[in-house]
Amino acid sequence: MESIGVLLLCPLMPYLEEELDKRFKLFRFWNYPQKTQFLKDNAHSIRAVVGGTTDGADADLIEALPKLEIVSSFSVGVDKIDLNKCREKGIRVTNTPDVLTDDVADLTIGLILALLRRICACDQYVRSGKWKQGDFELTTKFSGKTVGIIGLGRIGMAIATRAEAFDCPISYYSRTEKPESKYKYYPNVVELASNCDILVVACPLTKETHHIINREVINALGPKGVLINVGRGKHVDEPELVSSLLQGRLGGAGLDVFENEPHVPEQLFGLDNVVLLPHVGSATVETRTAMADIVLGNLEAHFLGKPLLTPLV
Ligand SMILES: O=CC(=O)O
Repeated sequence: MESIGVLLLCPLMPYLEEELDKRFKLFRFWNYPQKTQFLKDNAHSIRAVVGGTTDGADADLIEALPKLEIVSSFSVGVDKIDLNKCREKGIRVTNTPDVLTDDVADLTIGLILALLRRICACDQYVRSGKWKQGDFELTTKFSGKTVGIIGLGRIGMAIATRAEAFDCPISYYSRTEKPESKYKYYPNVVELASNCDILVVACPLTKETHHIINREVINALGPKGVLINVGRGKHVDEPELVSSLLQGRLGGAGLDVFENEPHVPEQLFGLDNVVLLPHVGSATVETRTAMADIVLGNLEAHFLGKPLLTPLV
C-alpha cells in the first residue's frame, strides 16, 4: 500500500500522521502553498483524502482528483464533504461515529454545569484572591431543569441519558418523531424552545439545519433560557445570538463551536453568561486515538477490498 497516494488536508493528530506515513504515500496539503499546481502534479497518484471538521473534500477538490476513491473523515460530522458529488462519482465516504459519542455528551453536561454554576468565573474568583473579600454570588441549579435537544441521534441520546441522571425532563425536536423514544417530541424548534430551560443543539449540519437557531427560536427560549451548541457554528445565526445576549433576550450560552472558527465574536468575551470552548467535543487522547484508528481502518479495508468499518457513502 506504500505507493497509494493519500492527501491529508490539514494537521489532525501526530499519531494519525505517523500511521498514515507508515502505510501510504502521504501528502500533507498544507506543505504545498501552490495548491492548484500541486493538484495538477499529483492528480493521478492521489486515491484517498483524509480531512476533518475544518477541511473536507468539496466539489472542486473532488473534480481535481480523478483517481479519488475514498474520503475518510476524522470527524463524525461530514458537512465539509460534498456527499452528492461523491455519490455521483462512486467515491466512498467514511466518518468516525460512536467512539466520540460519550466525550461529546460528557462535555455537553460540563458546559451546562459550567454555565449555570459559573465554574469558570468561580475558578477565577479563587485565583484572583477575591474570595478573601467575600463569597461568590449565588448561581443557578441544573438538576430538574427541562432540557430540549435538537437531534436525537447517537449524541443527542447520550446527552438525554446523562441529563436524566440530573432528574431533568427531556424533550426533543427531530425531523421525524422517534416512536421508540420515551421523551416528549415537538414537531418544531420554536415550540421546543418555548418549553425548555436548556436548549441543546446536537444534530448534523445540513441545508435544513443551517441557522436552525434563529431570532424566533432565541426569543422563544427567552431571558431565562440557555443555549448549548455542541453541533456546528453554522447551526446558529451568530450575529443574532450575540445581539440577544447583549440585549438580555437570552439567558446565556455554552458554545463549543462557532460560525467562523477559530474566530469568535469578541463581544462575547466581556459577557459573564457565556462559556466558550475551542471546539473540543471529542478532544481527548482516548477518543482521538480511536478516531484515528477508524480512519486508518477504513483506508486499509478499502484498499484491501474489504468492507468499510463506518461507511456513509
Ligand atoms: O465536531 C466534531 C466531529 O464532527 O467529529
